[in-house]
Order: sequence, then C-alpha cells, then structure tokens
Amino acid sequence: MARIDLDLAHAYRPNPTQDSDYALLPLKMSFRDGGAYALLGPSGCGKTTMLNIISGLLVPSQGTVTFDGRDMTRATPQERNIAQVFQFPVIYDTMTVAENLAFPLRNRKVPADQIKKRVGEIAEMLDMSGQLNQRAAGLAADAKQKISLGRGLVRSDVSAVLFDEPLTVIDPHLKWQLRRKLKQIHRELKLTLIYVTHDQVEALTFAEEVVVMTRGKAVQVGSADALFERPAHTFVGHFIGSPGMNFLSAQSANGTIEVAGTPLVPTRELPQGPLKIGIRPEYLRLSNAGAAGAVPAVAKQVQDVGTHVMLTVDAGGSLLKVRLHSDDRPPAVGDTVWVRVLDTHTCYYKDEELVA
Ligand SMILES: Nc1ncnc2c1ncn2[C@@H]1O[C@H](COP(=O)(O)OP(=O)(O)OP(=O)(O)O)[C@@H](O)[C@H]1O
Repeated sequence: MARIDLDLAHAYRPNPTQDSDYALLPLKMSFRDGGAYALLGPSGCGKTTMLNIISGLLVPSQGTVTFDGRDMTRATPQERNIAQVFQFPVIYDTMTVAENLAFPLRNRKVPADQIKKRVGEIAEMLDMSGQLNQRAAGLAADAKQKISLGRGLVRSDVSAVLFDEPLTVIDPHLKWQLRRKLKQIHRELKLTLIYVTHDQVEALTFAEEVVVMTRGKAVQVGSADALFERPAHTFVGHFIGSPGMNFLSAQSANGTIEVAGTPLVPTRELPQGPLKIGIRPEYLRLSNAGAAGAVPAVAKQVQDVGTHVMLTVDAGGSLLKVRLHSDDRPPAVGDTVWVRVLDTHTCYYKDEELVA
C-alpha cells in the first residue's frame, strides 16, 4: 500500500489557455496509506480522468504523481502495482470462481497454500464460499461483478485498489449490501481504496473521505459529516443532501445582516458586503413571528413524504425547503410562517466559498 500524492493538471487538448480547456484544473491532493476515498461528482467533472492518472492509464499533461514520495508520473499500471475494478465484470468465463479469484495471485507466483487461504477469506467476505467451484460462465451479472471485486481485493501487496462505478450492474438491494460489505472489507484488509461514483449515497456509505468534484475541480475533501455540516462551497451544499442545502442572498453591513428584506443580528462575525447564507432543510425551523434570526415566508407546498412533512416556502422570492419536526404543525398553503434562518448550523458564503 502507498500514500499517493497528486500535484498536477490535465487537459486533453494541447496548449490549454482557459479553465474550460482542462479536464482537471491544477490541484494538489493526498490519499493516505490505507484510507477509503470516494471521488464524487456529476458526469464530466473529471473523476475518471483523475482515476486514470492514478492508475497510470493516463499521463497528466502537467505535474506529478508520487507513491510514497517516489515519482510515478510515467510508470505503467503494472509498475505502480495497482488493482482496478471496472463498471462491468472482467473475469474468465471458463474458469471457476476460485480460479478467477486466484488468478492475480498465481500471476505473482504466490505459494499455493497462501493462495488457497486468501481466496477462501475473500470468498467468505463476499458471501461466495458456496460458489467457489462453479464455473463463472453460468453466474448472474451481479455474481460476476462480485468476482471482479474479489479479484481487485485479493492481493494484499497492491499500492491501491481503484473502483470505477463498480456497482452499476448490481441490483439495488444487493448494491446496498455490497456497499456495506466493501466498508467492512476495508476495515479488515486496510487497503488504500479509491472509489469513483456519481451517487452520493454510495460515496457517503463507503468512504472515510469524499472528494467532491465539479468542472475539473476538487471543491472539498471531507467526511460525510463535514460535507453535510460545513460545505466548503455552495456546490457541495447543493449536491450533498436530499434535497440539498437552501441558499438565500444576504447583505452584511455594520453588525447586521439583511436576509429576504428583514434585518437580522448575526450570531457570528461576518465579512461586509453581499453574502449567501446556506441552511439545510433539516435545520431550518419554524419559529414565532419576529423571533431572533427568523424571517417571514409564505407556505407554497406541503408534502407528506411518509417519514416527515417537507414544506416549501417563499422567503422574499427565494424558495426554501423546510423539513418539519414531529412537533411542528404543518401550515396551509398561502399561510405566512416564520422560519429561523440564522442559527448555529447556518453557513455563510462569499463568492460561493464558505467564509463563516
Ligand atoms: N479521451 C478524452 N478526450 C477528450 N476529452 C475527454 C476524454 N475523456 C474525457 N474527456 C473530457 O474530460 C472531462 C472530464 O471527463 P471524465 O470522464 O474524467 O469525467 P467523469 O466525472 O468521470 O464523468 P463520467 O461520470 O461521465 O464518466 C469531460 O469534459 C470529458 O468530455
């Protein structure tokens, strides 16, 4: 296993001049030895480009990739000793499950008794012990993908295991099980794992640290908790959470902050000038008229989603989602309600970056 450091940028076209010419804008990032990471972001944000640069399938157009301080920028995937699991199964149909799992170890001339032991362990972790002697050809797509996962995880001497959307072909129920399984496997095997996905649930369940990417930029690297509580960029606020964070324009001057036409007293020291405040639907509370930190709003939609009621309100022209608590009385559409927009969970943004 290895610590992986990136200090690079990548453009697929020659002579990049503007930001949009880059698939990856200049970035510096470290992946800790033994850490579990997810690269999360919408289609086209640069996840696969970053993964291919780490694996050695792609040489960055500028900068370096180092493994434990050694320059690996131009090293092949074999020289980097990387295992990869792709979206679709890469296995040998004519071999049995056990032979497939053993293949990466046989290639490395690992002694037979060690192979047997390791294959047994991996099969057990993936609930495949009963299928070891079956031919891969007869198995369903998700069983085949489990073999691919197993082949990625079977060697304990790899620098890292890279996964590119590995659960795409798996049915939803099994997907849920496998996500948990991978997390458990990570705890047991302590391999460095880097996992690409555009699915936030997948990223947040699997990874200790999630790298959130948008338009060639890694905008935040953090735990699920940090991404939820303190999004470093408004994009992270929007992208993480269901629904995402609410944003309201605000104006800060001389110790007051005007939000949706209402002057409020901030509980924190804030920079002067135009700001955005961000507050999650889970933290936005209904309050009494005129309460500290609250603004008036008009109820636009009241939606019972089973576990809770989701209220949509219009506060000075901005629509906000409020997740009602069990003791809140849902208003009727058209009612004026007061919502507390300033509290300890409120985040403040200037030019889309978190400032307080
Ligand atoms: N071989 C290539 N040649 C030219 N441009 C490319 C190439 N591969 C990717 N790109 C561009 O680079 C940008 C980043 O693509 P990348 O595949 O890394 O994104 P992604 O986040 O993995 O997206 P997806 O989830 O759709 O795979 C996109 O604008 C894409 O069109």
